[in-house]
Amino acid sequence: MEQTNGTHNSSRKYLVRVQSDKVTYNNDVIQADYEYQTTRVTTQGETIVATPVSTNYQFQTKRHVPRTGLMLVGWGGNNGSTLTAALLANKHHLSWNTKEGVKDANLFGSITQSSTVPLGDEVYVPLNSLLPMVDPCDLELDGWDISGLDLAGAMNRAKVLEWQLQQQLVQEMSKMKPRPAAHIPGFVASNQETRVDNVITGNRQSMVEQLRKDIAEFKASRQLETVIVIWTANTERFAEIREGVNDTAANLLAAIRANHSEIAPSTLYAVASILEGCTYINGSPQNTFVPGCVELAEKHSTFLGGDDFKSGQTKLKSVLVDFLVSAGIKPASIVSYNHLGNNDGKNLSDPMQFRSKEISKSNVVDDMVGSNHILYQPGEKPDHCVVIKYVPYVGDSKRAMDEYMSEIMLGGHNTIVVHNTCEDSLLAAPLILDLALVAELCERITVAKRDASGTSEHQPLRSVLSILSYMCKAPQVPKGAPVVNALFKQKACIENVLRACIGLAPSNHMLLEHMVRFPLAKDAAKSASSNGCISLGH
Ligand SMILES: NC(=O)c1ccc[n+]([C@@H]2O[C@H](COP(=O)([O-])OP(=O)(O)OC[C@H]3O[C@@H](n4cnc5c(N)ncnc54)[C@H](O)[C@@H]3O)[C@@H](O)[C@H]2O)c1
Ligand SMILES: O=P([O-])([O-])O[C@@H]1[C@@H](O)[C@H](O)[C@@H](O)[C@H](O)[C@@H]1O
Repeated sequence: MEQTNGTHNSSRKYLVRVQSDKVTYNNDVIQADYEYQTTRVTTQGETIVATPVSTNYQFQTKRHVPRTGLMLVGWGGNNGSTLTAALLANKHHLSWNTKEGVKDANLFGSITQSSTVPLGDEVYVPLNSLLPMVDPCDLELDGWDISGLDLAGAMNRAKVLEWQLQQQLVQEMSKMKPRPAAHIPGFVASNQETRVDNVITGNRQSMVEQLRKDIAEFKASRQLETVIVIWTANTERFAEIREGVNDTAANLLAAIRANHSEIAPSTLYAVASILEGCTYINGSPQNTFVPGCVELAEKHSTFLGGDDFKSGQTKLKSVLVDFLVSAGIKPASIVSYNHLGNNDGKNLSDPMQFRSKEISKSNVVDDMVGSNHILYQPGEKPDHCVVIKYVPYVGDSKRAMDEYMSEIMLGGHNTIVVHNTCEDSLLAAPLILDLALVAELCERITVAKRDASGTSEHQPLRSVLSILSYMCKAPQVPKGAPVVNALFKQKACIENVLRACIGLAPSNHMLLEHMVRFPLAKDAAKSASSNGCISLGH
């Protein structure tokens, strides 16, 4: 492993270096020749035929980590202010007293900062040691909010963080002020109107133009090389998909110029980001990415990702249902209730906004249920009920209660009941960070195809970043790609794509070397550590 200069919560950061004739590290890129192995499945009468298919790619990942800006839509919200505080607390290595003793800043809940991956020989390394990634504390932050309250006030309003921590951040965060927002009444709940005191005036076209100026000004003033825009504002109602309005890129731009009433604020931010060459990620469940928006991103070769941060109750559901179904146990009834008292909960107390969330929270089991035709007849699904209630007193401390009732052998039943309480924003903030950092890494990856005729021109990844699915309840995927919600398949996707970028085969957990009577290939290096973890000098 190479040592690099880490700037936060550890004096040193390490990077894995692969020794292989298929991987080269030059000044500009890490280049890896990679054999991608899949299986084509066809049927011949009663026979299912599986044919191994091997495709040769070449990955290149730029080694230079750019000065990166993150612009949050809804910066003054619970998630936005909490993420801002978390990054500053880590940057300044803050500690604070609580009734349970002294707490130190960390980034738990972020897979890029706090998770490890198996490298080989049962040695685990930090996920962010596989490829050069942005150091969170180097991120420049900015954003918009319909509420003009500065970030210190927003942090106080959110009531998420201990007072002793807040006090250490007030001076720096009070200087951070959200930019005037693109707001059109009728998309978020009407109960949000009391917050509105910081908006761009004018029609949809002038809003897009102002948002573009904001992005360009932020980028220039901080000497940034790339900017990523993430929506962590309130959940909007779904927009109707209308032919001639938002079905193509040209129609969408024309509809914005015509100030068409069905174009949502979130789509205005997305269009502005695309036109400024920026990645745009949707952390809420509304259908921001109308077909015209996706087409516009593809035309401009920018990235999109989303929808709806997968932070708590749904994240656990995408593990539990995967466990049950893959164990041959049949979930028959899933009831997910939660209540919370933050502003997000207030916004969701309106039926139109709740409907957006209900959809994203309900579809999360479809892939797992659809994978097992032994348990489920075609089209058969478990009963699935989602309830969200707004209870102001509990604030950001979301209380989730779930009941999973499954059919087991010989008419038996297994009922699993879960009670899950958490500060909602402390689970979502690290996801926002991971979305930004993985998306930024994707901006530096290109792929070429290798065959007998040579190596093709290198191309960026497809515009819709399905690799971000792990962080999302309702993953956006490229046209024709399957939607995967099972959490550990989603995590494996991220790990194995990063492994492919450095020429390593996917983790397969077979441990075949311990099953067969033949030793590994002669050049297998001796295990780097006896206990499975390399000490990274933290
Ligand atoms: N665990 C979580 O917190 C979690 C999980 C999944 C999804 N989400 C989603 O993330 C979003 C934010 O959650 P939160 O708890 O921070 O909510 P919040 O209400 O505290 O913050 C949202 C912010 O967006 C601002 N806003 C509303 N419309 C805007 C616009 N058009 N432009 C700019 N700003 C606007 C509001 O003033 C508010 O400050 C919500 O949509 C929520 O559903 C949150
Ligand atoms: O991620 P998750 O815990 O399943 O879902 C959460 C909901 O339960 C909660 O009511 C809502 O306010 C959050 O935005 C989040 O969507």
